[in-house]
Amino acid sequence: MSQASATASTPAGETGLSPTERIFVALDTQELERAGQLVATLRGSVGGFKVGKELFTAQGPDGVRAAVGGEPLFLDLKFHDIPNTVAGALRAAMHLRPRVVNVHASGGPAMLKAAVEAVREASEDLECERPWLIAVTVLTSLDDADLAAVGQEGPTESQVLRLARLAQDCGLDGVVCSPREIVPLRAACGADFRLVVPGIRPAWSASGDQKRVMTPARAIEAGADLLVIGRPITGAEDPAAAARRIAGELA
Ligand SMILES: O=C(O)c1cc(=O)[nH]c(=O)n1[C@@H]1O[C@H](COP(=O)(O)O)[C@@H](O)[C@H]1O
Repeated sequence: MSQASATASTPAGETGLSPTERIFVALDTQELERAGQLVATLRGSVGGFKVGKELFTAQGPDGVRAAVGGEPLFLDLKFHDIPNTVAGALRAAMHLRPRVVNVHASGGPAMLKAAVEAVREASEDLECERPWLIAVTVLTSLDDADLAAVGQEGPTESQVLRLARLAQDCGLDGVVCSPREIVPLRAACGADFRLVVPGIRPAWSASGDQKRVMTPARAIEAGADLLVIGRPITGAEDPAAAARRIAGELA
């Protein structure tokens, strides 16, 4: 596994989060019991939990509540649809009181603006803190050849920057990006633009299907606001020990 070198040209904005609190563990399982066990084991040693399509589709909003309890939640449903539908889905998602929600930047400006408005209105109506609304740029499982295959103009980094600028112009708080793009994104979008970063692989873990990866320490050093980490923790024989090892590397 190769690791890109990274030197931040613009520092990350102030999130008030310690390095360990920046770790969100991906609960990629259909099983409520397994998700609940991971939360019970890891609570306190990481910043929060990410629930994606797998657990949400299998267990629904009540299952998410049961698994995650009051822990900080990144609801990763990556909405991508017409503006009216995405706005409605986000208003519904807000009932789970997520700290972070996401949509695909490639949904376009009208969809992104509708998403911003829906999250703002729902936060006011529900009298809860507004979550970070972030946009997925180019999935970390894709490389230049994959972009070409779907007719998107590469290289990957240019497409990520194009979509990040669009998201920022439409009022979103930040993007999901691969660790390889942290430095150029900080330079292009500034210190306060939130960078939520999957594709994190400690030197001792396998890349799997992730193509654009970096170690947790290097990603934090480069300026990531949140690290999304799944299999290096959840696939470990002892997930709590793996989380502690990563925290040690960040300290
Ligand atoms: O939005 C995401 O969280 C996401 C975006 C992306 O470009 N790549 C990506 O891997 N993810 C998510 O991040 C998590 C990464 O998990 P691991 O590869 O197991 O660490 C998965 O839950 C993915 O759905």
